[in-house]
Amino acid sequence: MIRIKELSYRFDEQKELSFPDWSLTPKEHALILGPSGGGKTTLLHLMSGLLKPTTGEVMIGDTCISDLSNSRLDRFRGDHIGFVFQKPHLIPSLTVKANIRLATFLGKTSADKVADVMEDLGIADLAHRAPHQISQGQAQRVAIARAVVNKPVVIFGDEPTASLDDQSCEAVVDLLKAQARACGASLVLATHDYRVKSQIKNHLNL
Ligand SMILES: Nc1ncnc2c1ncn2[C@@H]1O[C@H](COP(=O)(O)OP(=O)(O)OP(=O)(O)O)[C@@H](O)[C@H]1O
Repeated sequence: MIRIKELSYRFDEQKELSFPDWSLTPKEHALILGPSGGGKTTLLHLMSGLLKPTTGEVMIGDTCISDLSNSRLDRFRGDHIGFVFQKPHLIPSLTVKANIRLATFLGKTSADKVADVMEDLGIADLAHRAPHQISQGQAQRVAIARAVVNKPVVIFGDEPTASLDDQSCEAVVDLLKAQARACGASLVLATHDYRVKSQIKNHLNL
């Protein structure tokens, strides 16, 4: 379960964003929609603990993450939250497998789960390649593997399909949905990609 209440974030004296109260039940999937600059990324960063709210609270299950100290928040994020960014942000000097294994050091998952996740995502044969030796769509699969390897309770995606062609776009959303189902996780994607709207019906409009 995710619940946000009276949430706002102030960047500076000129810029403050407020968000509507909203909640999502466990295992539910939703899109955050809105115009460019509407606050989609900021909201995802607040809900995933990457930003601390100026006012209000974010509940993930029974935990109010807005109240956690930085070190407890880091641990909570490692164990409970997966995040897929618009660009995969893989570490160029590490292999595909090592990039995914790195995420297991932040959570409770054993590093031997990496091979299973790679198998599930159809990237097992890329294990020993460097990030520059794989395609954009394959790199986004690696980023999804990294986000789900610790079996999070919520998976967030910020424009995860923006740089993909139609076929890869549909495949990536299907993969995210399947991985969310496999983890028993909620899935929240911020997007202005009209192609995704037909794949997830529950929308929060900013
Ligand atoms: N560091 C910052 N300082 C001041 N204003 C900021 C900062 N970062 C973002 N903003 C402003 O906050 C608003 C929301 O930005 P945000 O990136 O959350 O929007 P978005 O809906 O994700 O946009 P897009 O779809 O273009 O990615 C925008 O008006 C942006 O200019």
